[in-house]
Amino acid sequence: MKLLSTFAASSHDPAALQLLRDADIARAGALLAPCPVMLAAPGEIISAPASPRLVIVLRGALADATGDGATTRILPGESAGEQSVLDGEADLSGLTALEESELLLVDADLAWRLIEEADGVARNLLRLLSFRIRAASMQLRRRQKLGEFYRQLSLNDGLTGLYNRAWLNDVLPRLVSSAHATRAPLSLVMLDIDHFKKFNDRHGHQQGDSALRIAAHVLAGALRPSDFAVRYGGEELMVILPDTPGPVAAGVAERLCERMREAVVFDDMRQPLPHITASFGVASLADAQDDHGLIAVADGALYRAKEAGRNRVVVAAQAAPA
Ligand SMILES: Nc1nc2c(ncn2[C@@H]2O[C@H](COP(=O)(O)OP(=O)(O)OP(=O)(O)O)[C@@H](O)[C@H]2O)c(=O)[nH]1
Repeated sequence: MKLLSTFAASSHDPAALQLLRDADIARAGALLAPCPVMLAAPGEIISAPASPRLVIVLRGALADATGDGATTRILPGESAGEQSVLDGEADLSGLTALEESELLLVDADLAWRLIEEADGVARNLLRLLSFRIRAASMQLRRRQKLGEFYRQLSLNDGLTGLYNRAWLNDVLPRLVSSAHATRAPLSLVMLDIDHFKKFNDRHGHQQGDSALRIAAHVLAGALRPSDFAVRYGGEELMVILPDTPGPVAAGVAERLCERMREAVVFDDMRQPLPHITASFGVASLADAQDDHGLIAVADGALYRAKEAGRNRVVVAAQAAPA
């Protein structure tokens, strides 16, 4: 940056500065008179000095990068560095001249004298900081919403909208621990669409996808809000039933099996094979069993349902309590 003159020797009007709006201009002007006015070239980085200072734009524009990719423009009359003056901490903002700019530099001691001696400056500063805090918390809320959106996206299966494996790996161990800790029952139903390869071969992959979506819809529509439906992989789905003992889970699986059989896959009923069926394996958490053990037992029951002819529910024998 190149020194142009002092503020007093420049043609800039103190009344145009945001910090001095409706303030004691005479006193503020006198205090600012010896401050340097610097010329910044386009693209020039306004490096942070060792001691805090205010940077007031008199002409041109600065970009203030907050460090997370967001930038704000600082236009004539506006300033940067207020917070570092107030708390004495290093200024973390990254200021860059967007065009040739004239800047008024006010060191921290003088900024404090302005606050103390020129009526109205403290009020303007408080307004400015309140505006900045509001803008920052709005940005934070927006980012939190976006973060939540992406988090949801990463935990849900794109095709069916059910929870995915990543969700299962995160949540099931916690549900199992909590069930052990509270001695509440926890049941799990594994289900697999029958002859799905044949279905795909006959009707095409897109109809297969649509059948999977319908199967997911059947699950989502038949469960309590406290239950969870998961796409375990491929055409294999899972239902987690907290606070549900084995016999009740068996009833839920029977209901799901029936609804699956009745679900209309094609709106056009002239199409052959308009229905899908699924096989179900039901298991309930046994003492000292972990999430892998519970899944393995449900999977074993599902295998037996397939072996026994499909389109049915098999309930795993409950392990004897330890
Ligand atoms: N359309 C579609 N097909 C899928 C998807 N994921 C897995 N599949 C298909 O599901 C079929 C599963 O076939 P298999 O494991 O042989 O089982 P199956 O034909 O259902 O036979 P059983 O389970 O024994 O009744 C495969 O053809 C996979 O390609 C998917 O996202 N969309």
